[in-house]
Amino acid sequence: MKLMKATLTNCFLLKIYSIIINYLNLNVGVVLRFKCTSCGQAVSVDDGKPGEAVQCGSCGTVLKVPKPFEKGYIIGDFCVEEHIGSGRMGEVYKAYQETLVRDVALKVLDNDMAEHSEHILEFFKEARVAARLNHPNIVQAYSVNEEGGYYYLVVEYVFGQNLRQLIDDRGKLPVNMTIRLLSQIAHALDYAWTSEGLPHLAVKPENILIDSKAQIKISDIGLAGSRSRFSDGDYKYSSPEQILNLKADTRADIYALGITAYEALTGNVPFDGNIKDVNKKHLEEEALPIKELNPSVPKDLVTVITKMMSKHPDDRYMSFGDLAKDLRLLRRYAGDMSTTSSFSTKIFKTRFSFTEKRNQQRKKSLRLQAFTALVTVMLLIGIIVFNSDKSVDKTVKVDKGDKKRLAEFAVLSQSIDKSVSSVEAFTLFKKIEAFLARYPSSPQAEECLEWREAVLEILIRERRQNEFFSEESTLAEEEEDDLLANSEQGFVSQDLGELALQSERDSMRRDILRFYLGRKASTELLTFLKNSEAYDPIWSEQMTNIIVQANEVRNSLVDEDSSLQGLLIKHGKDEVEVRSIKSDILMGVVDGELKSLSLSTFGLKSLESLLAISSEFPREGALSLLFWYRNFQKCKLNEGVEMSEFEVFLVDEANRMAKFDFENYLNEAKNSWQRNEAGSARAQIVALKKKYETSDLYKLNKKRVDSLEEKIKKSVSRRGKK
Ligand SMILES: Nc1ncnc2c1ncn2[C@@H]1O[C@H](COP(=O)(O)OP(=O)(O)OP(=O)(O)O)[C@@H](O)[C@H]1O
Repeated sequence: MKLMKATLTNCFLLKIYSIIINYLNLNVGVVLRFKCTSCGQAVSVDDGKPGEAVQCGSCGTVLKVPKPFEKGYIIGDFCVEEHIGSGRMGEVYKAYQETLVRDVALKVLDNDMAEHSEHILEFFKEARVAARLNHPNIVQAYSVNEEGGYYYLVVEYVFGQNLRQLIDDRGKLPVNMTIRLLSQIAHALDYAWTSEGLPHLAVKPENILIDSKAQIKISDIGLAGSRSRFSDGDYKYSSPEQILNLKADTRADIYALGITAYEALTGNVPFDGNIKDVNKKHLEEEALPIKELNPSVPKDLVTVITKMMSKHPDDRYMSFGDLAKDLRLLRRYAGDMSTTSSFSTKIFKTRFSFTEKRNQQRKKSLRLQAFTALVTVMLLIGIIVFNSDKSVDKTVKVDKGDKKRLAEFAVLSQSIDKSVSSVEAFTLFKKIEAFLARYPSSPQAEECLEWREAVLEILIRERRQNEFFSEESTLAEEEEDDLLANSEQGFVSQDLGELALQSERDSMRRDILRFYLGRKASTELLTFLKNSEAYDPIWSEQMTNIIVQANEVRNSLVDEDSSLQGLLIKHGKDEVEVRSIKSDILMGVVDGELKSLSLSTFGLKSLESLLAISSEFPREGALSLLFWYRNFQKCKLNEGVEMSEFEVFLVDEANRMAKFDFENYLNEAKNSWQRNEAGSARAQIVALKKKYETSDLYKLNKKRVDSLEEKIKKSVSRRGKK
């Protein structure tokens, strides 16, 4: 009885939902639309039958009415271009959204699924939650709708291939590529879990997409419920707790990603066979050691993957955040990732379990602070006693340098566990750096390195840098809209031009340019500068020289990174384009004067590892540049440049990017509202608030957010009345 009641309620809800959707969508059912193959205009036919001949109202061409989802078929705002694949939930098409001028992937639910109201309800509910996620490594969900009895989900189209295809093509993936992949997925799933409490529950190579810039994107996140209604999931990647029907959380995804990494590195899944055998193996058997199948995998990476694949969730990483931290350490400290590197071994002995140690360390830090304070007090007492009692044995006199060091360390350790804002974190970061530079081999250096890591994490992961975005927005709303309507590239160049002109130091200017040459902005920047009132011929000449040198480097690049090369060529990029993509990346680190440097100078093995660094933090691009900069510093090749000034610039850049991101949300919300998609508009506002509500950026723009929110509310209530 209860079940019947629930089903009836669901049906009723679905009915209401359909009525609303049908109301919003006037074309439902009767009108069939498609694109004229001759003039490109949309053709509408009432009760059109596939194959039937009709005339285009615009150009008069006689056309054949296409079958649903054939090329040219229009649903909602989307025109189908081609079929790209099938999944358990239905068919996937590449389509084009005319109004927003973008490619999309259209996922259409299978008829069988669409017949069950509770499936549909779940599908809508989950799609809405998924649309709230906004992360560079997650395939963005754009909208969900129904038309003519077809239920569909529209998501970002990823031009590239999935990991399954890549593994099938290449057998085993290179270590660096696998780590990059793991890092990006870990960041994405950490974000989904911490911000929405969403596990993926179907992590597998088919759901990991790699775009043409080698950026990794995970798809189908948030659709766990809908998916599990349609089938049992992919058993080769199922965690023991899923097999046992126990409650599964983010750690089940860690397991599945471990299996995926194992497969990427060895070319084989650890447990193969029929579902019954594989389930048994997941529960009882240990996988064949990775090194037996691929001896080139570094030992530390094997440790990480083995931990991910632990049978019991408690033995795995507790979160993707922890996994990401270890991967970062792995990449940063494992040097060239060689299997026997003593460097790697040494570092990992002391630092690898850092994330695990961190929690204990935090607990200890109060004790540590007390201890350090005690040391300082004792030191001071010692000094007083020493000064007042000349009979004290002079051999125990504390060295002057040591005294200073201990005092500085005490000050540092006291500020380290405070809940720091980004401004404080940044100051702290610089203090730690200064300490390390002054006392590189002191006993406290190790601790400082770990603190530096932690502070950097605050800056990067919690994006607290947004809090001190203080630039008053002087542009009127329309002007800002215009700016945003320009390409990001134009926006960046113009901004940068201004920055460069304002900058007083040549080295700063060079740095700005160096990091942006890679964005193909140099020519635009030069034009902008030449047309600018504040045109500075010396600066312009310098820049021209750098561009000339940059081109020389570009032309002399040897294409030795065959893996990246292969990947890009596979995606239809020709040799010339591949060369320019790679040199664009290189130009991010090599400035005109240092053109003979190779990547190994920066401690990076290949362009892939460079890519890994740059793509891991796309939003915090400026901060990832900081890492590159650190590599410069290590090589002592840029002594003429003042770190502090440059760091401030980088953080400013991060803030500027945050503003851009903020505006994007607002814009998306506005677009959705204009398209009458109040739900999606509201979701953008909710996401915006979640990210920025406590920031100065939000306070500065609150009026704009409020006014848009008000408009959205009004349109919802207006619709409700109708
Ligand atoms: N956003 C996208 N951009 C480009 N291709 C995509 C996108 N989403 C899916 N695809 C491709 O479409 C195909 C089917 O994808 P879909 O997600 O429906 O199924 P699947 O991941 O293969 O299996 P499952 O249904 O078990 O998740 C895959 O080959 C996938 O690579």
